[in-house]
Amino acid sequence: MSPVIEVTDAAFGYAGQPVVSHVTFRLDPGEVVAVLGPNGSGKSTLIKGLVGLTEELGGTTTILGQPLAQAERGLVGYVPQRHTLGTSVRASVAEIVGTGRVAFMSMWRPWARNPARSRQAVARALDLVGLGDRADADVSALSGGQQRRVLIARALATSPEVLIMDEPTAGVDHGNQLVLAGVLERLKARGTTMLIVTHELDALATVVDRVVVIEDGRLTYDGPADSLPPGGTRGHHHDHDDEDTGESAGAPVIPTARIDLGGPRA
Ligand SMILES: Nc1ncnc2c1ncn2[C@@H]1O[C@H](COP(=O)(O)OP(=O)(O)OP(=O)(O)O)[C@@H](O)[C@H]1O
Repeated sequence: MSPVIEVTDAAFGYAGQPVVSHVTFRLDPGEVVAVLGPNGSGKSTLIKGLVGLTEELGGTTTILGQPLAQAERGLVGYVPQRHTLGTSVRASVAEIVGTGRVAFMSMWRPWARNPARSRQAVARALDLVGLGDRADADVSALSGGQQRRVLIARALATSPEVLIMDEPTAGVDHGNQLVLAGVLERLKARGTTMLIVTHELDALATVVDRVVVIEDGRLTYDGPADSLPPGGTRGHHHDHDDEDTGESAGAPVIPTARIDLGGPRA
């Protein structure tokens, strides 16, 4: 099986200075891998490198066999760290999710400007995160946990090959963590490949197949969660900020390649 992401002896950092280096791992289709490690160890720097937000400073990284620097936009969906949309954004939920489709607005993809197809993709992405009935709501009226789900839908709106998330359950209360874990379970059941930075492995225990640990800029463990060495999950965030209703989902894992929103891509 060819990997979705293959990282070999890679280094990523800022202004020419590596923060993580000698990192080697692969992510196969349908796999869900958690990235653990202490605060400041370089987890965000690594995953932001995979979406081109930090500098690639060594080694080889490929996305579906394409060198990172040349990889097609839209292959990777990214949900940034600690982000909600706050109360100051005046936009509908569907409009925010639609911004995820900017990668398809290229002059080389005139067919992708098709507004009806975009609307369908946005609606399917919202259904996947359980917000299909909130498309027209003002995003500022949503709870923090719901806004997280909007951001996941935004990342899904291009039917990416892999979803990379930075602490999707941080800063939300236990009820919201369950809701978000349910969303991720549903995506996993559809065969979605995911790489998830988290300090809350317990909340995602039903979703995660494997963990990698980053400590002091190096990958120090790659294997099953139940064989983690002591201290492998150090680091934490504690900022609870909202509440939500519960929901969950579960189904057998069926590995597929591109995240299928159930309709034509792009
Ligand atoms: N924009 C930046 N420019 C320079 N250095 C940075 C930048 N962002 C982060 N760093 C540095 O990179 C190192 C690793 O930070 P990073 O955010 O990747 O860690 P992390 O493991 O994700 O931490 P946390 O769990 O707290 O989110 C830190 O020393 C940090 O100061």
